[in-house]
Amino acid sequence: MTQKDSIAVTGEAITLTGVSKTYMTASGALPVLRDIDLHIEAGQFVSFVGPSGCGKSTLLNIIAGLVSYDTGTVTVGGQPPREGRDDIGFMLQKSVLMPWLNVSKNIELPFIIARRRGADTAQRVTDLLELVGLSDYATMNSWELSGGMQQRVALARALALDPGVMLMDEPFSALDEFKREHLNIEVAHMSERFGKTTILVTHSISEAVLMSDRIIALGANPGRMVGDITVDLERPRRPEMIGSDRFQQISNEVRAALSQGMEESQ
Ligand SMILES: Nc1ncnc2c1ncn2[C@@H]1O[C@H](COP(=O)(O)OP(=O)(O)OP(=O)(O)O)[C@@H](O)[C@H]1O
Repeated sequence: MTQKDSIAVTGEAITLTGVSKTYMTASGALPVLRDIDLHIEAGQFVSFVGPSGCGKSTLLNIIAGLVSYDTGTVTVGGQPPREGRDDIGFMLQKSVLMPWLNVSKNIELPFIIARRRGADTAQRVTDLLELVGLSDYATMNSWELSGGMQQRVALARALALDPGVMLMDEPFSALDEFKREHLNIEVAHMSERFGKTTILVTHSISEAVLMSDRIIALGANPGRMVGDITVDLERPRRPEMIGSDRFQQISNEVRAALSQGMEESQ
């Protein structure tokens, strides 16, 4: 039995059928996504990889309910996505913390916005601080923290309302390699422990392999799926796995799918 089987799955399934998107720009129509069919099971960890501009962020934003789409259907936990859903946590490359609030108040903010602040909120904030290793920094100003610590606060804030779905758009790409790998492993372990459905947008094939159950390779012009690769490495994931033969084989499968997609785009 894998570790994932032994925990309650709290995630929500995500389904996209025939999703296409064209942006209207000053220089005309820009088709960005074409016919995306994708089903992600509850609790699965999926990464989107692909060349710059292939539509990874657009696809993630559509699932978050932040960007509209032209054709097709999208459901998250059986319902169409919309901005502000409590069951979808979102994390970006820049943490966008409120500088006038200290660490704990930043983590408390989602409860206030969602009008869900209650008797147990203070305890929940304490637990979240512990989860992301910031118990000793609760009263510090957010602008006094290092980049890695700010992203930890952002992670705690995204988890605050206990969403079934976590959407992460290159969350640690501004950090140095060591901090990035460390946080990647922590996020992978959280996903294993809490069973949240997680989508990660990344430029890094090794980051995708290290964290995911499945990697969706996208090609550009317009963005479309060019590969769907299963990552069958055991869990919990460990940094040493990067050196294994299986890790390299899976990375090469992803590379091959991306190269094929680039050839087809030309
Ligand atoms: N709001 C918008 N209006 C018009 N065009 C947009 C908008 N957002 C994105 N685009 C364009 O759509 C295309 C896809 O952008 P998107 O950010 O989804 O790609 P990406 O794969 O995430 O790129 P990157 O890896 O560089 O972050 C790009 O050509 C981009 O310029």
